[in-house]
Amino acid sequence: MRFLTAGESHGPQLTAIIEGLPSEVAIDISEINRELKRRQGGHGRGRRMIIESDQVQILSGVRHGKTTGAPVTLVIENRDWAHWQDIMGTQVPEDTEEIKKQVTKPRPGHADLNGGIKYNHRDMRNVLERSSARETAIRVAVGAIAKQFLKPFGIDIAGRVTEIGGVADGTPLPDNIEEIKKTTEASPVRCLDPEAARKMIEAIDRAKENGDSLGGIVEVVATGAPIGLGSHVHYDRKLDARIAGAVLSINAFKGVEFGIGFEMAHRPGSDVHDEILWSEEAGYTRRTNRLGGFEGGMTNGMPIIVRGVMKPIPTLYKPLQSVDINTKEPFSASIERSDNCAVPAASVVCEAVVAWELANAVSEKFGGDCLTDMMAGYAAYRKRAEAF
Ligand SMILES: Cc1cc2nc3c(=O)[nH]c(=O)nc-3n(C[C@H](O)[C@H](O)[C@H](O)COP(=O)(O)O)c2cc1C
Ligand SMILES: C=C(O[C@@H]1CC(C(=O)O)=C[C@@H](OP(=O)(O)O)[C@H]1O)C(=O)O
Repeated sequence: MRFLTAGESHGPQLTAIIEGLPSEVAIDISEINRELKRRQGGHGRGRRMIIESDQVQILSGVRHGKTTGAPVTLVIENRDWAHWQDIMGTQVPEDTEEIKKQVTKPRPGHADLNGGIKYNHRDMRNVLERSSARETAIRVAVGAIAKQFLKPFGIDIAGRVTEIGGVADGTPLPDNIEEIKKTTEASPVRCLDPEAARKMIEAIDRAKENGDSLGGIVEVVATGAPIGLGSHVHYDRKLDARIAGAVLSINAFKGVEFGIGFEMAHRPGSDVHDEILWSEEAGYTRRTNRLGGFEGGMTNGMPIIVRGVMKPIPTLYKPLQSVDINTKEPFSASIERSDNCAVPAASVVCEAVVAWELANAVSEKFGGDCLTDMMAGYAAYRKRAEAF
């Protein structure tokens, strides 16, 4: 399966085309919209989120609530487009004043300068518009479809925030994924511990007062994946590597780890590897899950646990120094609006990208024309794996 996204932050809409989804997958639009709403929320979001109220339209590939096997087209309109039509139009504007409003001051921490030089855009709006994390809205819609595809295979995904600006929530992951979903939904920062949430909110507010921004860590858990998704046979089929790449593709994500992650550097092997057990009822299982569900690029039947670190939002009310590319003069301009922490929102994006990679791996393992054939292949595989 594959998908493409298109659309600018202040253009008319975001679009995705998903190709390769099997037929017969039940699609509930309200579920996609619920995910979109989750991504818009969280303490620390800026004024743009007051303007937008993301709703998906499905323009192809779904009929009477089920996929047909044809490409699925998803659209989310940008409400802010109404304010940007002149600046973002596809034709040369009649009002020449609009042409003069170019972005010539690259923002540190953004794609502006690198993209400007690479694509020869002296108006770096051409870079800014596409590099914006607005694009993650349509990826969450794609992820919501992936989650619905994974449902009949018993694969479920939840995310949480474990750290914001140095305030950590060390609550151990509950075994029950529904509990993670319920508790994080009730938290404005999507973490499990209310006391940690209070401190995170305080930290976000304090940073905002200081014109600053905060990053943090999100954790995604996926349960129900059978042993053997992904493969050891070739580097680009390793599923943990694909998931790591997907997490790093989220705007502002700079690091990724599985299971106990970087903590592995401090421990001996006997305190890292997950011993193999077997019982009549459970088949093969593990005593621990320190590797986060992967060995040899394949799932090992334990919950997948992946964490990503998000850098602090780069656009600051307390501006950083940069240079105007026309005058070469230094400047430090103040900004009009920005999120000052988007870690809670990013946890929803992280769930979505993990969901997509898992859906893709399931489709590769069990074939992909219609769900009926896939479920038959899946059942036969489970039976064989149980008897192994
Ligand atoms: C959900 C989400 C919201 C974001 N909101 C903002 C924002 O309001 N202002 C900003 O400067 N960066 C924001 N970012 C981060 C930038 O998009 C990102 O840092 C930038 O595109 C540069 O890419 P890089 O950090 O991946 O190198 C956001 C990221 C995410 C995931
Ligand atoms: C629009 C979204 O996030 C945007 C991501 C973003 C950036 O630079 O990445 C900058 C801000 O946009 P604006 O400059 O229009 O205020 C955020 O609001 C969204 O998450 O839907």
